[in-house]
Amino acid sequence: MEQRYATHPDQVPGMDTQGLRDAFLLEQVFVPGEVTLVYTHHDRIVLGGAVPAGTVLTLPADPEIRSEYFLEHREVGIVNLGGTGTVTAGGETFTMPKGACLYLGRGTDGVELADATSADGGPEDAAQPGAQFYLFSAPAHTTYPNALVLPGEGNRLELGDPLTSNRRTLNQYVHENGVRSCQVVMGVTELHPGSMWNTMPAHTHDRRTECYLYFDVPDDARVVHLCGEPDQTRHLLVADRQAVISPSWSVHSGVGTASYSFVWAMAGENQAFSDMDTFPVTDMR
Ligand SMILES: O=C(O)C(=O)C[C@H](O)C(=O)CO
Ligand SMILES: [Zn+2]
Repeated sequence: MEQRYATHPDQVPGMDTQGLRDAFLLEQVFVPGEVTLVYTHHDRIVLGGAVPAGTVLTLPADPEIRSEYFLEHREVGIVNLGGTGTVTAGGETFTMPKGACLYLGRGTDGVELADATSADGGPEDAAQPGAQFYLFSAPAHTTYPNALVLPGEGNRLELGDPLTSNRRTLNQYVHENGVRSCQVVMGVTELHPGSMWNTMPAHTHDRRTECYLYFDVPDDARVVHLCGEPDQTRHLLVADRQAVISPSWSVHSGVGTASYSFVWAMAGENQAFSDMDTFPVTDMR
């Protein structure tokens, strides 16, 4: 698995475009037939994708995690961004349509990810693309129960205003008052048609690392994602199904050239969603 060591905020002003992308952007998250994972030393998060493409995939216990199996010392949140898929874990099969979120707790072995099949064993809907599972995992000190949240079943927050182009629906799936976990906090935010800005005013949370995985970005559109310290921002141009790692000191906010959605997920010291420091845009540089 690819490893990325932690960065200090003072490194950012000296980075060129490629340096920023190498440090913070995951360009190729979903590769057909593969599990693709990145281990960031920021809060020891492992993130990536699994695309069964007609096969059955398992989560690898790569040497970097020094474990007998992937979830021996970890927990994972999974959001399906493709056609309906299944995850079999702990003797249960969870059916995940696009947008569903599955939490698997520490100690869950034998996890299998596949496309959903119809009664005759073929693809459930040949016209649908296969499942694309986005994975976000962090170390876990104890076991919380595995749990599935179907699209629309999370806690919904309506945020922003069309007049400031940031009207959006934030769905909380794994969080303090929902599916419980040791560290992972996870959900999906959908921009309303005509709204382009996420997470404005921007914030940091010095006690957590957060990753955004942008999806439903049209092929000819990009999200201009702001990163870096609030008084030293830089940007990344992000395409569909690419992910950004935001260390604790980095703002994470973006504007699209079209509407889009994103999976946000974080891990660290606490899980209080409101534990963030916001910055008026007039103070940002
Ligand atoms: O649109 C938003 O605002 C978000 O989705 C914010 C993220 O959930 C976040 O950054 C939480 O810390
Ligand atoms: Zn945040």
